[in-house]
Amino acid sequence: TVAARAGRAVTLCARNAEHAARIASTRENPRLPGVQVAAEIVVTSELALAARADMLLIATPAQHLRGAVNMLAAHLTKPTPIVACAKGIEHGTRKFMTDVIAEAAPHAQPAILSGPSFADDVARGLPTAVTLAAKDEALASALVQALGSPTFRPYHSTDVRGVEIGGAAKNVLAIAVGIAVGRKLGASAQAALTTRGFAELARFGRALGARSETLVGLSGLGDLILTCSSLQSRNFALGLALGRGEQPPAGKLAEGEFTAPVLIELASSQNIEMPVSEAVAAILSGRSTIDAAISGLLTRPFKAEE
Ligand SMILES: NC(=O)C1=CN([C@@H]2O[C@H](COP(=O)(O)OP(=O)(O)OC[C@H]3O[C@@H](n4cnc5c(N)ncnc54)[C@H](OP(=O)(O)O)[C@@H]3O)[C@@H](O)[C@H]2O)C=CC1
Ligand SMILES: O=C(CO)COP(=O)(O)O
Repeated sequence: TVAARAGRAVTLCARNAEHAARIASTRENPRLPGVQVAAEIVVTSELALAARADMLLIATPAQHLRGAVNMLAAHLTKPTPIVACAKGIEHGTRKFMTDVIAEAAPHAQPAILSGPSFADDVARGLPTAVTLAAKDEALASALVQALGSPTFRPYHSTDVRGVEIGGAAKNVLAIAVGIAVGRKLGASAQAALTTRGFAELARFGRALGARSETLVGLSGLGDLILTCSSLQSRNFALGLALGRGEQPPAGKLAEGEFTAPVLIELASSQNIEMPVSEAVAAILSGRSTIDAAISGLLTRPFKAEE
């Protein structure tokens, strides 16, 4: 929808032929109810048709990106830019999204799009700004020109890793903040936890070579603020339900649940302290109760702020 609004000729590809046929006839995707899929958008389930595009945006969950790109790679006939829209880190390999694309489609040009952008807001034409990163600045800039419009303002960057880290880590931290809100710890705790969450996101990012401007930018701090403060966020909503002792919302993808264990594996392999993310992983895996995790965080030794 964003690309069509920017004047591009768009093909929307769904993996399931029946879903594609339904979207083509109703002009509505059941995953985004109430949003009209513009008449000029071609809807298909044929990857070969989609693969002819000059630019590909892949919006599967992070853990399914490799499978989707593997299937797509067989149909690519040129070094097409492939933009990851997923936010996460692959289990097992501990790879970030553009590394997964580079492995699965070695002749493609990987890029990453991330930032504060609830799909529902964006599809309805509400304004936001995001970051689009590729190793090659000219490519990142060309992709921004292709996708940007007055309501969707991408900024280009070459800090691919920084953008990937912000998007992956903020989901885990939003679960933590949701838990705190669900436990009624108060608005001050919400702000304090979001800020200490950012401190560990930035620590992790710097250790992995991300630039500070990226970490405090749209795809880092920007998306963290959005996700840690909005009921619209599925990650925040998951944490909120856990904090309240309720069943988490069914059938909603909360990427932080999948990112938490691999994020802390990566962090501990590099000796990076991420106590909030560790607490989330421990709660989700059943290694800690919520109350023990909160008490563990609040009784850590006092130290200098950094
Ligand atoms: N929703 C949002 O506001 C935002 C989401 N993101 C990120 O985008 C990614 C996707 O999220 P979202 O769209 O919300 O998730 P949804 O669960 O709503 O949709 C996932 C889509 O991926 C498809 N899919 C799942 N597995 C595969 C597979 N193996 N091969 C091909 N297609 C597959 C699903 O197809 P089917 O319908 O057939 O199941 C569905 O169309 C996540 O990483 C998320 O963090 C980023 C910014 C905002
Ligand atoms: O990434 C998002 C907004 O930028 C969407 O957040 P949730 O996946 O938590 O809903």
